[in-house]
Amino acid sequence: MSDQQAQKQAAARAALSYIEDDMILGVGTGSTVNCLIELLPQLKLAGAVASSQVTEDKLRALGIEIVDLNFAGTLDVYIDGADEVNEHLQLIKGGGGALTREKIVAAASKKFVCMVDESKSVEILGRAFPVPIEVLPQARSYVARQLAKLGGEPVYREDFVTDYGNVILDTYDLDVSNPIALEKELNNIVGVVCNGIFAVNQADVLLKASADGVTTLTR
Ligand SMILES: O=C(CO)[C@H](O)[C@H](O)COP(=O)(O)O
Repeated sequence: MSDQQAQKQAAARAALSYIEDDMILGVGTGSTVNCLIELLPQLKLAGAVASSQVTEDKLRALGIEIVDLNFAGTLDVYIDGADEVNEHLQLIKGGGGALTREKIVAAASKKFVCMVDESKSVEILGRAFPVPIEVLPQARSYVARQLAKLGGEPVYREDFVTDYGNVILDTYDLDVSNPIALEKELNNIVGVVCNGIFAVNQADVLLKASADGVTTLTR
């Protein structure tokens, strides 16, 4: 097993301490979350709200009841991974394309616990990883021009459609030095459904795994 995979598993084990019996858990998407999903059958959950169809299918296959967010009320805990995280627990997410549903479930939860391996920690968001932006298909070209005006270089994610039937523009070179301001500015572009900056709704707890173990940061 690679060091990175071992760190993902360690972060997932650490996340178990945030889950209580009879809870409806918000469950994210991605390879780190998959490590957590494998551990869930040993718990006594009331059910789970999934942040993507992929996660929903995995949870169902393990016999975990899927709850519609509209009938779940406010969730106590949402657990997910991230593509990048800074020291303020602000994130870039959406590498798996589930950013919109992830942001909805995160916003509807009291506590967002984020699990990462050490490769995800950055000083400034968006330098290495592009900002994924979910866009209505008809607005793709218009939104791309607006992103270029902001200094971004949008790349259309080929052969990918989101759970909501939209497309993704992975946008390089945006200035993410003020993540809250940019998150809002991107949301204001007509045709943008959601963007992968999680700064207005950043993580509340960060479980950061490294070769030395898992460090917990809170805000
Ligand atoms: O935002 C996400 C999916 O949309 C994931 O949380 C992010 O891509 C991290 O994935 P992984 O745990 O596989 O590194």
